Amino acid sequence: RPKNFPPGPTALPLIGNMLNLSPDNPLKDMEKLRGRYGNVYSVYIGHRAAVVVCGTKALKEALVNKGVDFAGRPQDMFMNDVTERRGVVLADYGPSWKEHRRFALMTMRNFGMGKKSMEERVQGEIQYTVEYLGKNSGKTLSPHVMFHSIASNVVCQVVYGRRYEHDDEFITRFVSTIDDVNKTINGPWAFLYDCFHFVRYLPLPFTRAFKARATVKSMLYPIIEEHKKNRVPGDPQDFIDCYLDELEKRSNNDTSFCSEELFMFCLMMYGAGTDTVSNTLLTAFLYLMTKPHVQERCQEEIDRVLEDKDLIAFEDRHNMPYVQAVIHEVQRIGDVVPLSVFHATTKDTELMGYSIPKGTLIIPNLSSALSEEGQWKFPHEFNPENFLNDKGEFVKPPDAFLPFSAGPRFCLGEGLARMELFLILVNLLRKFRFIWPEDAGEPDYELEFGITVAPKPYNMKVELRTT
Ligand code: HEM
Repeated sequence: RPKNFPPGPTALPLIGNMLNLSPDNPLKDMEKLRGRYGNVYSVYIGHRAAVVVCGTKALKEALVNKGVDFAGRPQDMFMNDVTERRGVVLADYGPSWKEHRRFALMTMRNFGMGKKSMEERVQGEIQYTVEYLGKNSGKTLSPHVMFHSIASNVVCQVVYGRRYEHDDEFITRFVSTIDDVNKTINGPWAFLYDCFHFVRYLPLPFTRAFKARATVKSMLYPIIEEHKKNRVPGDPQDFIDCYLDELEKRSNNDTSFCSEELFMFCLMMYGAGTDTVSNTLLTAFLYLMTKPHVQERCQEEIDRVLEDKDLIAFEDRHNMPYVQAVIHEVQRIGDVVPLSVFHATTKDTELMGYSIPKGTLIIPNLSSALSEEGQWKFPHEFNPENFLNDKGEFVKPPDAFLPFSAGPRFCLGEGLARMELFLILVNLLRKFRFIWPEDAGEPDYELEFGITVAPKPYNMKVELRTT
């Protein structure tokens, strides 16, 4: 370890500390290492040193106070080769990332895409789910595909301007190809690829991910070409149109905007905005079903605030402190992106008294803040009181509430995700009662670890509410 580098367990040659971290669920091992070495420690992933940052104080110092120093992304890993170093999520801190992030934030905030606002698009999508649940009232179903489909369609509507039935051939192939890439990126072959440079030239199973990228390209490019043909300049209908308008505006300037970036942008928005939202919904309904008093209290509040109003608006959240608290608590306990997206230091810097050289891999352990003792009234149990005061009012979440991370890299889709979670939950709870099936046994709240974290598969029984 370099001088004054954060401490950590002894690393073995070639594999580093991989034996200290279980690939199935490294979070528990990381907690143990935190207990031993403190809130900032280092591990070796193969030959690469990584600094794990835990706890609200250290995370805030890294992500916010020294945000720019820690705003890079590693650039020499398998996932960078697969994504051709393009796309805002994995792009390094620099002009291309800045240009694209600024453009995306503006576009998402104003969303001047056609006549339909972002909220109308989300509402429109929810109606398909309401219809589906209505048809299945009285039955027991597996919600996994349903929630994935709603989250997927919201992104597809926003980015590509279209939606797909859940069994549509295009979207089924698209999703399974992306899954394939994700699994390879998260798997042992990617680890080998990252550890041993010579391996990169061998025809090993990681080549699947490069083939899958080519497949996804061949699927997305026709959509982009169609937009180029049919769009009305200055009257964008979706994110792709907005990008093409921008590309035209910048055509004489020195810019990083180009068709290749657009492709990766579309792909990454899909990747970042689908499983995150659908896994959060899965956690939400797991708790709502198995803690029926929480579901009933949400429904009472929803009925009281909306009375006979037809349409629910995102604005209504201000009058629903309990529902707001439940959604925040679901995000806290659901811990959907526990290790964030890995960062890298952009220059030699310091963190909590340790020296960290430029280019060091940084693992922000968001999970450690979401259940940190001293930060929450009930750090280890599901309890919406974590976000309510004595009067039952929703309180501003503490700094430890980091499901979307913080600082220059905070989640670009936070606004959209919040809107989706609120509108989906309120719409569905208003119309239906969700019941833990009698034959389902004891609920298992243990989360399954992956790039995003999810509850174990479960079924739900749905009944129409008669109020
Ligand atoms: C509950 C839902 C979501 C959660 C918990 C979540 C969480 C996160 C987290 C933890 C990061 C990493 C931030 C960092 O590196 O410090 C991130 C990045 C990102 N998210 Fe989300 N996200 C969600 C939904 C969405 C949605 C709906 C979209 C867009 C459609 C989106 C787009 C992005 C993008 C583009 C980035 C990369 C930002 C950058 O590197 O500058 N996310 N998200």
